[in-house]
Amino acid sequence: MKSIDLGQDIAGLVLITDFVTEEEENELIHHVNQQQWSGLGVSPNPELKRRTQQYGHLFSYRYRKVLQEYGPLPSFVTPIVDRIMSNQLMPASPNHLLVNEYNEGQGIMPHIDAPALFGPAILSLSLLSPCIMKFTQPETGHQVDIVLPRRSMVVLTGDARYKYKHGISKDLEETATDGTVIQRAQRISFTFRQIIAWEVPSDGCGFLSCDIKQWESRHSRSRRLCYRRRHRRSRSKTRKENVGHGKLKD
Ligand SMILES: O=C(O)CCC(=O)C(=O)O
Ligand SMILES: [Fe+2]
Repeated sequence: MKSIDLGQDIAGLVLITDFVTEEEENELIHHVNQQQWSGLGVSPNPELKRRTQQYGHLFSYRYRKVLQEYGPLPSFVTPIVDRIMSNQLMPASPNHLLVNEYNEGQGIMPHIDAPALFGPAILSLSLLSPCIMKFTQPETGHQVDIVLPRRSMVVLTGDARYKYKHGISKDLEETATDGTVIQRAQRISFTFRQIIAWEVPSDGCGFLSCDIKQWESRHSRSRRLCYRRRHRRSRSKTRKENVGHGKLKD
């Protein structure tokens, strides 16, 4: 395990290589493969364009809120959670684990994990294959590409958590800043978060992934109206219509 402080690139960004062993990686993959996946038309998040699993709590991408508490995180991640806490990577134990699967051609749009719902540290463990996580600062356009090696843990706090969007491209091949070429293959990530609220307060911006500017302007009149309009629109559709005809989300 080696901790690399990437604070020179983005304040609050840390990468820890070899966070898990190959044996642990196999175990983690084995366990999730025994469980039900959601996404690609399957509830509880059918609109997602990739397969996911959630533990601890159920977050709904459609409603942009937490719908259910499942209970504690499963025992197969206990050693990982203990390592997170003994290295003081999170202020409180994670109560949400999101497993994302990315096959070739799948990625995730640039976003900021909802500041109102998730705590100040977002941790993501990369399994099976590496990828580039692209960080972009919407106001300045500053962009940093970080290679997430297989079995590494990336830690987002501070600016990396709140001021930069993070995303993963759908490209089949990526080139790192140093020229290294990465062939994308199946990647399964474990994102550990702390849920701090089940939904955005009624005067909030209502975005799952909003940049900090949108977040800061949440009290503005236009934002409030926009939020109400969005909600009225989504309420007026039945669940069946949304699932059957709704656009699949990244
Ligand atoms: O796959 C990852 O490492 C990141 C996932 C992510 O950013 C998210 O689900 O919010
Ligand atoms: Fe994210």
